[in-house]
This record gives sequence, C-alpha cells and structure tokens, in this order.
Amino acid sequence: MTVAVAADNAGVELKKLLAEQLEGDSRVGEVLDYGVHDDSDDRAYPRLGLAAAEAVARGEADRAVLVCGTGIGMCVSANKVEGVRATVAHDSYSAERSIKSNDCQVLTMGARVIGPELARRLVDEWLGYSFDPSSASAAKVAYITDYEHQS
Ligand SMILES: O=C[C@H](O)[C@H](O)COP(=O)(O)O
Repeated sequence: MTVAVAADNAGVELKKLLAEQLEGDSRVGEVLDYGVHDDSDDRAYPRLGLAAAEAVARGEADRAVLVCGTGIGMCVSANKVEGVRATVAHDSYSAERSIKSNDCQVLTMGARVIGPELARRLVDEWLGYSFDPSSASAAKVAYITDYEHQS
C-alpha cells in the first residue's frame, strides 16, 4: 500500500509522527510526503491537501492521511478531487466506517483536535480496514460516484 501524507503548518508535527509510523508499518510499501516539512512553511492547506488527493486520484497512492488544524479544510479540499472520498475522523468507529461504509481513501485529522497517541491508534486501525465491494454499502457509494460523473 502506498500512502500519501500532507499537512499545513498547523498539522506538520502530527504529520511527521504519522509518516514515521506509516514508514515503519509492514502494510505500507511507500509513503509519499507532499509537505509541508516544517512550521515555517505557511502554504495554505488546500495546496497540500489537493496535491496528495490528486496523487490518490491518479493511482499513485492508494490512500492518504492529511492533517491540518481541524482536519476539516483538508477534508473539504480532498473531496473536490474527482474519485476521491475523504473524511475527518477522530474516533475509531468513524475511521472504520469511513472505509467499510464509504470506501474513503483519505483520512484527515486535526492536530488541534486530537492527541498524537489517539491519532496513531486510529491510523493503525484504519490501515487494517478494507471496503467490501459486494457489501450493501457498495451501491450507496456507487450513487455518489455516478453523481460525480454526471456533474
Ligand atoms: O481547516 C482549516 C485548518 O484547520 C487550518 O489548519 C487552519 O485554517 P485557518 O488558519 O483558516 O483557521
């Protein structure tokens, strides 16, 4: 699995922790870091989030973990990329269902909302989930995809 990561300067320290965790996880073959790399870089979250989400849309990354102050801006940005489904999740159930119900490829979190240890736990759990295309959820996700293609 290739995972893209990105953060603005509000989320960069948490992103660094999560990227290090991903690099050490046997389920992850490669981590693509779209920056920022330190808090002196004040590029706005949409720039970073869109770059990572576009990598997912191109198939260069299977998933992405995006971090900003709340996770919301990164989520809104990533969802603007066709074919990408992103969610903010700060609890185990939402992280699980974001994949099992919604087939989301992108998990966003807020460094001003969640602590590092819970964030690390959620990412660990999230890596283990997969979407079942034969599930009842698949038709619901297909409705979203069909709508996206109409517009
Ligand atoms: O969603 C936005 C993020 O939380 C970002 O880190 C902060 O954005 P702001 O500076 O516009 O509040």
